[in-house]
Amino acid sequence: MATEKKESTIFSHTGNTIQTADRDVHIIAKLEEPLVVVLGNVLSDEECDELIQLSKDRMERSKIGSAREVNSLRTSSSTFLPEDESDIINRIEKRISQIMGVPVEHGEGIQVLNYKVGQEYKAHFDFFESAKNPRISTLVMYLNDVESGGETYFPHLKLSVSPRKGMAVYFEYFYEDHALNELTLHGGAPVIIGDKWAATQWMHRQQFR
Ligand SMILES: O=C(O)CCC(=O)C(=O)O
Ligand SMILES: [Fe+2]
Repeated sequence: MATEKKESTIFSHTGNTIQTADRDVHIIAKLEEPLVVVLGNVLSDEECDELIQLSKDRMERSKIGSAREVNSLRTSSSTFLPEDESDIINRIEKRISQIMGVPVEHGEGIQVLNYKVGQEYKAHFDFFESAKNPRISTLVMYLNDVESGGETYFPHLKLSVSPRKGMAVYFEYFYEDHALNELTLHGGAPVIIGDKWAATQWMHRQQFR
């Protein structure tokens, strides 16, 4: 059901550019409600390469849900990058926090994801209904170009975002109107040719770490 009046959003940037401490991030496209924003220039090529380098020997089959189980819903591999391990992670976490408008400490930390041909993350919600300190928003950053497939898709919104190195998609699900949150159902489509590297930050309402 569409609301009469637009609900307020966490992401409050207007215009075409977000000036973070060390980088101008570009607002490329926006869906207003629920808010979904495609962002450019989030990471440099070197930062993307470095995040892949830091992760590649630590990748494990991805888990899902609050019980963190292996499930056919999610066939990628992934790893959480430990904070404070390197300057680059701290720098990127700070930038992400400015983009998302939420303090660094509310984030779970950067999770790097790798999908090989045929691997996917089927349509899901990023929030858990029962959580005391729920997730409120997500930023998925793309660390490489994928030759074919690997889009982040939102079936209810009939929207898909193709991965492009250094770009990202942002969305939030902290609306009073629950129906808006449920419109953020999304997935990572199977990779058809090549492989896909991405990095996700999930933010929580309150401090998480
Ligand atoms: O890989 C993608 O495009 C989506 C990833 C995702 O939904 C997540 O990490 O929660
Ligand atoms: Fe997700």
